[in-house]
Amino acid sequence: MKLSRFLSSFRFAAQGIGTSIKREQNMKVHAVSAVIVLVAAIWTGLDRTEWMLVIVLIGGMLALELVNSALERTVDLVTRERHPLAKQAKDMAAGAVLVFAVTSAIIGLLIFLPKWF
Ligand SMILES: Nc1ncnc2c1ncn2[C@@H]1O[C@H](COP(=O)(O)OP(=O)(O)OP(=O)(O)O)[C@@H](O)[C@H]1O
Repeated sequence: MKLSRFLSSFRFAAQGIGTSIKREQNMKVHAVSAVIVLVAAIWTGLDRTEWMLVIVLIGGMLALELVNSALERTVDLVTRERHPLAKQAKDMAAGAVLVFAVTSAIIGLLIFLPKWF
């Protein structure tokens, strides 16, 4: 693969992240939450394993939200009509985000609560 092509793929990926943050309310919420969790982690003081967990969960959450946004756009591109399969596709992707968010919140509480109380 040519270097310029390789670098372009990073630029396009950065554009995708930028568009998502600009246009998706949920992505803004996730990005702000990520900053708050990182500040709390620095303030609390985590060990190496806890940091790895926090970073994996934040990265996974943001990546999943990006995939959800991409899927929503793909569905809208395929049809602007109301269709049960379009609803199922969007709702399942949203469900995936919810599952990961709840999982992350539970692990976050398991990491932070014993250090605070
Ligand atoms: N093309 C579609 N056909 C059937 N249901 C849909 C379709 N698009 C979205 N939905 C469903 O409508 C509900 C609301 O979705 P959402 O909040 O994304 O708004 P939307 O209908 O896509 O409008 P907008 O695109 O303006 O945000 C969700 O359950 C979603 O799955």
